[in-house]
Amino acid sequence: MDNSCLIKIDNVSKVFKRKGMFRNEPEVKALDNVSLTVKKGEVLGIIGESGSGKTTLGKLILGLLKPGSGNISFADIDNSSSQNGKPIVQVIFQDPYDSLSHMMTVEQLVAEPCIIQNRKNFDRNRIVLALESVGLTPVESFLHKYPHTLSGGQRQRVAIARAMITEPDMIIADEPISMLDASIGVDILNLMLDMKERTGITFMFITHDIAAAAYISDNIAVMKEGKIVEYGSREQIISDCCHEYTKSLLLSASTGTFNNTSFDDK
Ligand SMILES: Nc1ncnc2c1ncn2[C@@H]1O[C@H](COP(=O)(O)OP(=O)(O)OP(=O)(O)O)[C@@H](O)[C@H]1O
Repeated sequence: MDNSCLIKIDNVSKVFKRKGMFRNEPEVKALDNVSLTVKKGEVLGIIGESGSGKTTLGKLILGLLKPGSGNISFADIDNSSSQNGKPIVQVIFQDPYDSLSHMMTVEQLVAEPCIIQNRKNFDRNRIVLALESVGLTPVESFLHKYPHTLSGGQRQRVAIARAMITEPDMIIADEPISMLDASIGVDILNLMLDMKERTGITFMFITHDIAAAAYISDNIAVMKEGKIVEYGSREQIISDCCHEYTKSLLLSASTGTFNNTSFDDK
């Protein structure tokens, strides 16, 4: 694996068999021979319509699913928080309201990943720093709040602080802004970009919105029916894409929210 590479996905396929009353229906090939490299420090956009296999790809990287065939390999990294010398990968989900326990305060929610992992170098100061780093300030006014008293954008910031406190090498952000108002979504994307600049963290940004992907990503993989049909730099995808599906996504994209993204070349 070359030095710039964090994760290498080689010819990975994943088939889901139908269960229960649907077992007579054909199986679903969620991923079909996918090969992809995640580079250190990049934002990699994974774009595609519903059912194209984006979340399945994320779950395979997280180890929540096993590939049916093919291989996923991880670079050796220098992260003292990693227990096996492999990258620490965290996830942020689409709906922060669902992913955060309603019974826990912000302080407890952000502390929880460290408590679960029994981290010795963990103290309250780290919670404060994590909340500051996601812009939840003054921190004292958020520590004792419960998720239902926060806005959607603030909840997503808590979810990011929860991920960041484990000092991950990579965050998989699975549709992190699709439940948010457009302007709040842009704030969250800007926060991710800021974190990338400050910490060098790698992001995989899963979305059905090519304008959002183009706003934040260094490279973009376009998925359709379990396959990567096109891959390239942000600029290549916006102004020089080849696949008809990518062209159709660009044509239907709204440019209003993402001011630095122009699709005029298409
Ligand atoms: N556990 C499962 N059992 C059976 N089929 C599944 C399972 N998980 C995903 N699938 C199917 O695999 C295909 C890919 O699903 P996946 O969730 O990866 O797509 P996606 O691109 O993330 O879609 P969305 O944007 O709607 O989340 C879909 O047809 C889905 O119904």
